[in-house]
Amino acid sequence: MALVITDPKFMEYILSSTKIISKAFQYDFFHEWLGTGLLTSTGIKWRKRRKMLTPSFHFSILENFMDVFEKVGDIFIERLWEEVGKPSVDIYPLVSLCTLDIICEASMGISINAINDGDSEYVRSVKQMCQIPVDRTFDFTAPFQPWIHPITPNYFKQKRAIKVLHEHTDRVIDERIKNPINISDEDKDSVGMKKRLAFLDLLLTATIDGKPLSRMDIREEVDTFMFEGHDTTSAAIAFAMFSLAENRGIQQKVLEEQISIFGEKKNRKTTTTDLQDMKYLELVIKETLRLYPSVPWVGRKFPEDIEWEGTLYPKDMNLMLYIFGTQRDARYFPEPLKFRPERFLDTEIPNPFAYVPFSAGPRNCIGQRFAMMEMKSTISKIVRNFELLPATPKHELQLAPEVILVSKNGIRISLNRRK
Ligand code: HEM
Repeated sequence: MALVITDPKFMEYILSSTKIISKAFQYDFFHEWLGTGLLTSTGIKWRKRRKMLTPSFHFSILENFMDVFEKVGDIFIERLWEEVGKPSVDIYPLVSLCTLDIICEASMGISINAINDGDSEYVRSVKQMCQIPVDRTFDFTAPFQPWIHPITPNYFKQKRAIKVLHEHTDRVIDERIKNPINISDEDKDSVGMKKRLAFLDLLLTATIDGKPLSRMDIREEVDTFMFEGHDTTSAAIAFAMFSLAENRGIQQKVLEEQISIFGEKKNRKTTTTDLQDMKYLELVIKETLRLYPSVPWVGRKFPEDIEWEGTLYPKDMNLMLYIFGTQRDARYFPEPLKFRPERFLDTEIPNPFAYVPFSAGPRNCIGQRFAMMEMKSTISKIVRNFELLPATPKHELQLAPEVILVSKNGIRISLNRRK
């Protein structure tokens, strides 16, 4: 049982609180894979980890990932050429492999080449571990899962997937410990290329209370980035592509902005200044995350009895803050189902907590800047190379607010080569 909350004032009270930081029971289903990394931990452990990880998301560090966005983005564009001219393409699985490649390289510093090898054991295991906890959360047996799970086929599938994932992360960590990267620009590999900095390198040098992190601590955080930093951005990019295909006038404005930035050299390398100049694209991404928030709800638990506006709520009550519902409420967003990026310019949102795609307060998304850079970089490349058109026959999304917002029948569009 959970209390579903859509009132922005109540959301503000909960999200701003430094006491209501424990997650709802649904997050427990991710513990076997993620342990108690930043997303799933609470109390002192979470506070110390958050403090330790915050500098890793500083702009000066994120700049290092521009090369990753560029390299993987180019491979993705090559892959998309194969889809040109088809009347209907489900872009979600393709985008998802692209964002998996990006987060893997950013967090571990290695390439798994998911775009061209989407059926590898590692990629399959990530996909399974993003799905099995969701199946468990939404199964009517959810409260009894600790007892029922061990006798279901999912238990054995999950055990195998987790073994693959943990062994993979451990191998990469061991390799990096043996061959550390000096976090200086001078560090070159054997062929003289600049070595790529990864979040893992920062974790290897980080300390908490003066002590370095254990291998297990590091694995928890790397795996958390792999989970939280992959399906979230892929959903957003795929829904943005769908929205641009369905709203050609808006797509034209995005294209004009891209032309004003890149001119004739439409495939030149993107810089951080270019990303900052993509103001209209940023509005498009904001509007995409309003209508299609990648994380449609977040769960919390009351740490003690709480009284709010005359009602007493008991300790340990599970809360579901329903971002999807609030962001589609006409009281805060007139004509809520209309895709209108300009609303972020001219509408005063009555309560900022009515728009919280990255959550808010102390447990907001630590990766939001990284995500914004990745989304801008990728969508910019797509729009410069392809005209996005509605699928034939017309595609009606079947949205389902699972742990990540999904469309049950895919996200279908059609692609044309842009001259
Ligand atoms: C469009 C992309 C993204 C969206 C919409 C998004 C959204 C969110 C939301 C709503 C939360 C709060 C979850 C909760 O309270 O249960 C969250 C937390 C988190 N996100 Fe993101 N996220 C995105 C991308 C990323 C990326 C790329 C990373 C990593 C590189 C990341 C890492 C995290 C982590 C580690 C947390 C837990 C923070 C904490 O509890 O202190 N996210 N995200």
